[in-house]
Amino acid sequence: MTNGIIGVPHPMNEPVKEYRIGSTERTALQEALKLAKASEKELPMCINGKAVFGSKKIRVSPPHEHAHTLGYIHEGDASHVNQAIEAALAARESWAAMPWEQRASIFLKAADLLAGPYRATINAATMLGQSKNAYQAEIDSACEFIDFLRFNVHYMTEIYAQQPYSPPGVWNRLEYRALEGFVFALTPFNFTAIAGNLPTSAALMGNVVVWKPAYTQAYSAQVIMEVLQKSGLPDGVINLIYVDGPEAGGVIFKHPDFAGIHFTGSTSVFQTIWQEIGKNIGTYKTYPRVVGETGGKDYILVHNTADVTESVVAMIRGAFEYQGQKCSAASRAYVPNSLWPAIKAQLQEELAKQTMGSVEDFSNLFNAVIDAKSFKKITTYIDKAKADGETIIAGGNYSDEIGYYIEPTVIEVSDPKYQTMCDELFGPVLSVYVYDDTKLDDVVSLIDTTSPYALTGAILAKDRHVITELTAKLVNTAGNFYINDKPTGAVVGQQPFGGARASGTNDKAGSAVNLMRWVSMRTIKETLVSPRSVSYPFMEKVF
Ligand SMILES: NC(=O)C1=CN([C@@H]2O[C@H](COP(=O)(O)OP(=O)(O)OC[C@H]3O[C@@H](n4cnc5c(N)ncnc54)[C@H](O)[C@@H]3O)[C@@H](O)[C@H]2O)C=CC1
Ligand SMILES: N[C@@H](CCC(=O)O)C(=O)O
Repeated sequence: MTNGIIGVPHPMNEPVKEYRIGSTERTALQEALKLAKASEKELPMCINGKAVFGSKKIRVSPPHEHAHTLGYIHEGDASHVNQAIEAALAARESWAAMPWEQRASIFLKAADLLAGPYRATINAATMLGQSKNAYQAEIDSACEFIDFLRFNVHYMTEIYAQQPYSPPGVWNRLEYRALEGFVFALTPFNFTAIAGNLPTSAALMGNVVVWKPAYTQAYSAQVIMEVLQKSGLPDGVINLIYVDGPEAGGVIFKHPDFAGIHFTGSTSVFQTIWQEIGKNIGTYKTYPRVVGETGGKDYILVHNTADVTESVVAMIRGAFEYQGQKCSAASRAYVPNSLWPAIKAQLQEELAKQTMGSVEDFSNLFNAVIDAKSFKKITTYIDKAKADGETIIAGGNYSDEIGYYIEPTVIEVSDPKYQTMCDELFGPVLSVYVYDDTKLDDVVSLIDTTSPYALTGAILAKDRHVITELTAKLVNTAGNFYINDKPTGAVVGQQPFGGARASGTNDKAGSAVNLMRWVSMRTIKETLVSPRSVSYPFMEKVF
């Protein structure tokens, strides 16, 4: 029971630490890296709050250093999926009935643990397990995750405050109930924050969750689970499983209590899942919520009024930070003929200055790609581009001897519809098409029609008429559109993130819109003085 209309702390974005030489945060992070590397960790599932060890062990090593063992995932099977669902459903009633401020407090505490005592631990885990440099880990596993937790609590109260009009004699109320069943959170490797947000956003709204992270994110997923438990999350509310995807799906999508999926990953898997849900639609007690953020073929359009240096920085940071493994990463650029010689020279010069290597050497901007499958896919495209006679103007080399290293690669393509301009590669490859300055309209239509995706896009220009025109003409090409900036690095509370077309359902992570998908409203009308007569005034008889 809550005797009070309670407010919540006003959310502010978690400040990004700089990790300069000699700073306390740098020392703490270096110590956390050393500590993490000093022992091998067991990475069990967590069902009903207990560690559960499956029958198979899978070795986890840093993508940039195969020789080192970080730990072992304990993989389960369909029986563990069933256990997780049962645990979730058993926890449902008391969790959904818990006063919202008690639920909120758990996630606010998690945010504070991440901001303080767990910051170095989760950043180190993300650096080692997912091959992120210190800055990329800081903006993800610390700041973005903390922001998701704090802002979602705030958005939850905004939703709860939306109440209907009540005329005299009636009191109308809206109750934002949790969904009737469990939510499945299927999370990606590339952002620890997303792995944390997909289960917690649904749980915050009173839902119980079965969470299956990508195995390539298991090392930091363990820290997320530990933080949530330390924050007082009741057993069974979020159940972490490591089970093969289709095997887990085989149980989950046939379960009558399946109430929704919160997904980030590839377009093809999302479409398969949606079809599976469609096939089983008669099975479920309630229509499941389907929320997914999927692929992208994000673009940068440089206009001939743009600044050369600003364009080069946007291209390098936008395409190559975290090795291009952000669904927001630029992977195709359109550069005007007149600026290309200057931009090309500066791109080559800047990239030559940057180094690639282990995350433990803080001077490296670039690290390794996530796994062997990804390495193979990206390098096959690079080899094909070379064989097809496309011009590699930077990078193009790779080696998987020590880790999955691929140089940031810029391909100048002759055909704007060349394969690497169309397909999502999810790696450090930027394809550039040089266009005739006088053919801007053709480029706009190319951007619009080259890929089925519409996630992020950026334009660089100084002319306000051009900016106005491009903003209007490119309206359906991106859910996150940037002017004079790179297309990555959306900040919770500032640039709600998500795309349309084949890029997802655009339910903007870290927004009230997203949280609305995890509630089922109940309207309550209470009549204060109930009528006592069946007849209406119009029936009055004239004598
Ligand atoms: N939008 C984004 O942020 C991301 C996009 N991707 C894209 O996905 C590609 C592959 O990366 P993955 O991590 O393997 O993503 P994926 O989309 O192939 O797999 C995502 C998850 O779905 C599971 N899964 C697959 N089939 C399933 C089914 N039938 N039922 C239930 N679960 C199922 C997998 O086990 C995995 O945990 C990348 O190359 C990239 O294109 C990957 C990560 C993030
Ligand atoms: N929010 C991230 C991208 C998220 C993703 O890759 O899924 C960004 O804007 O960079």
